[in-house]
Amino acid sequence: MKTIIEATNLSKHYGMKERQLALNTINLKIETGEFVSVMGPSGSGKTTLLHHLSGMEKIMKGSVKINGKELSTLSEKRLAELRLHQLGFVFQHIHLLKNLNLFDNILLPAYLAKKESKKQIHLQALELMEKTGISKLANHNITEASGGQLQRVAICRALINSPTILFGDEPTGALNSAAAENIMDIFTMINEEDTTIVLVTHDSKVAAKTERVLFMLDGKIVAEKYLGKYSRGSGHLKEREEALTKWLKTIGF
Ligand SMILES: Nc1ncnc2c1ncn2[C@@H]1O[C@H](COP(=O)(O)OP(=O)(O)OP(=O)(O)O)[C@@H](O)[C@H]1O
Repeated sequence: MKTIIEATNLSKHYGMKERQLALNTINLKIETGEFVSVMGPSGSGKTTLLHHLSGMEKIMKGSVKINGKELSTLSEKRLAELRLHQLGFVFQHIHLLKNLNLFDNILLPAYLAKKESKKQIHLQALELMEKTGISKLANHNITEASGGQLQRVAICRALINSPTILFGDEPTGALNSAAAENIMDIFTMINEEDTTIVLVTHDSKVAAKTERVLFMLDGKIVAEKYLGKYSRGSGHLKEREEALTKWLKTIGF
């Protein structure tokens, strides 16, 4: 296994409140192909951690390396290139462009990356839409799709440049439980294809489908639970959920 993300003594405070750390000396290694979730109470630093691991926020203290590359040494331009070519992002609130149909929304990052021919990009987008079960919606605009369908569009868009790491911040947070389950199945499938995934979630049902669960409190990772890989339809989900709930109780959550 190769380490793909490494945070060392990572700390962050907002504004002048140096004593109130949003991240407090985080040390973390994530291996290629892992599926990691981050849980913890509101304000514990989950989103801040995700933003630092994904190069979205400037590193104030400590270090983050992606594939051995120290993010703080990269210029804004190089960082933007890294995000565009190697990282994918899915958020709770889906930021799609209103004036583009769903297909064009998916294509946009590929046009920006200019890596493949137009034909290749179109084929790839169609393949992703097929895989995520939304191929019939290509010409629809964003007002003609459900929240779950739009989240699948956002996942296709995040994957169009074949990122090596996919970051999700509460990607199922605004969805009903059936749609959330469907999105988690898609994440599982993507992870089976070796994309490393890191996602923040409040939902233990979501975390139960991930391989390793980190628990944050006051800017620190205070505990972690290794659940192992989940395979769709394996029938072990109930046991995983129970094991996770029990563990969360023992750490007082
Ligand atoms: N832009 C900001 N300016 C000032 N303080 C911030 C900012 N972003 C986060 N914080 C503070 O940093 C701490 C961690 O916030 P963060 O959003 O990372 O927590 P979280 O665990 O993701 O919370 P939630 O589950 O509610 O989304 C909190 O105390 C928060 O108030």
